[in-house]
Amino acid sequence: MLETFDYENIQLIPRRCVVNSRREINTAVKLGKRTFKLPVVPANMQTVIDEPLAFWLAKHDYFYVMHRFAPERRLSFVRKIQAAGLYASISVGVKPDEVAFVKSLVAAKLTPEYITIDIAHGHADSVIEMIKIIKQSLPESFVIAGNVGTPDGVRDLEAAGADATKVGIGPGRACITKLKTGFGTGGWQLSALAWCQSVATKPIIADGGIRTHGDIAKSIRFGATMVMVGSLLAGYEQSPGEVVTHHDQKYKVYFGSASESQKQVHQHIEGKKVLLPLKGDLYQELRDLQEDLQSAISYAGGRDLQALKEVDYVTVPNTIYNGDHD
Ligand SMILES: NC(=O)C1=CN([C@@H]2O[C@H](COP(=O)(O)OP(=O)(O)OC[C@H]3O[C@@H](n4cnc5c(N)ncnc54)[C@H](OP(=O)(O)O)[C@@H]3O)[C@@H](O)[C@H]2O)C=CC1
Ligand SMILES: Nc1nc2c(ncn2[C@@H]2O[C@H](COP(=O)(O)O)[C@@H](O)[C@H]2O)c(=O)[nH]1
Repeated sequence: MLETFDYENIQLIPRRCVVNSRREINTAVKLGKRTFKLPVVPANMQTVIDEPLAFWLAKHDYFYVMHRFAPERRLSFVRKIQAAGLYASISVGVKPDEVAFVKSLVAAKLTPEYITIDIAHGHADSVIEMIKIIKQSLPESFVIAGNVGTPDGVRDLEAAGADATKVGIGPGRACITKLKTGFGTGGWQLSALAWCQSVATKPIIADGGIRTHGDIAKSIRFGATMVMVGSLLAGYEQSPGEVVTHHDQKYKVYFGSASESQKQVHQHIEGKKVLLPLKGDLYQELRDLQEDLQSAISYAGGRDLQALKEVDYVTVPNTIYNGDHD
């Protein structure tokens, strides 16, 4: 039996500090040909990222993945962002229209620097086929494929040509896959990440279940190169999504990509809508994330992300909150 644990069951063990200030610590990460400021990427969901935010993130050296839920805008998005001297990072699905879209990029002589193939059950023949199509048509694009939750999934997608795999089936805040199907990595996402990492030969993006800044450091300890974050980076002033007022409190809507709010039809619903109390400035939150990660690296006794990969840890039987939830 696999040993299972999740973010709240793990604490990392400090080591002797080697810096005089956390400002000396570098949180940069390389993915493909580019280096980004943080190993954190906002989820490719309609209530997390939109075009203005994608431009801002690219301009400020963060990684982003634009969502695929306005399919008709993708080609012009790639053209516009590359014309601005920035990199293009888009999402695709696997249906026949999506193959046609890849061909239209080729016809328009546009090569996005990053393409994420993003479907619910990514360990699938359809994804393997799509990886091969993209690799043949746009060999210079860095292909991220997912989502998977097993070593077999990672192996198969890497073997098909994926440059990185995305791990996480059902740990998301707006996810109901675990409730509706009984399947997934919800509740043991961190150990699923470690399990997948044990066979990976290319970067892994941990996706879903991040609830605190410390979860980023833990993801890196257990094998993530990059961490995809939805709800924690939603609900900000700059976040897309409707603002609603309820009992004098303002909220922003966060919904799953397989929710009825997204699909506009009641078919294979595996996501829900959540109201998040309106938060402050997203750019400040990204700076806070960076500071907390610098602190984490200092506790790991290092100067960069590598130090986190080597720290010891303990498993805390119940949760790290120890009954303290306020
Ligand atoms: N990370 C996660 O845990 C999950 C994420 N999501 C997100 O929701 C969005 C929509 O996902 P998805 O519905 O896959 O996208 P699509 O609606 O684009 O479906 C992609 C294709 O995969 C097929 N498909 C979907 N699920 C399965 C399955 N379980 N078994 C076999 N075929 C399947 C669909 O056919 P058909 O619909 O006819 O079966 C369709 O042909 C994505 O952004 C995804 O990331 C959704 C659920 C879980
Ligand atoms: N099962 C579902 N998972 C979904 C859906 N929409 C998005 N997602 C996944 O969640 C993460 C974000 O998780 P969070 O815990 O950081 O909020 C996202 O990147 C997707 O992988 C959905 O409708 N159903």
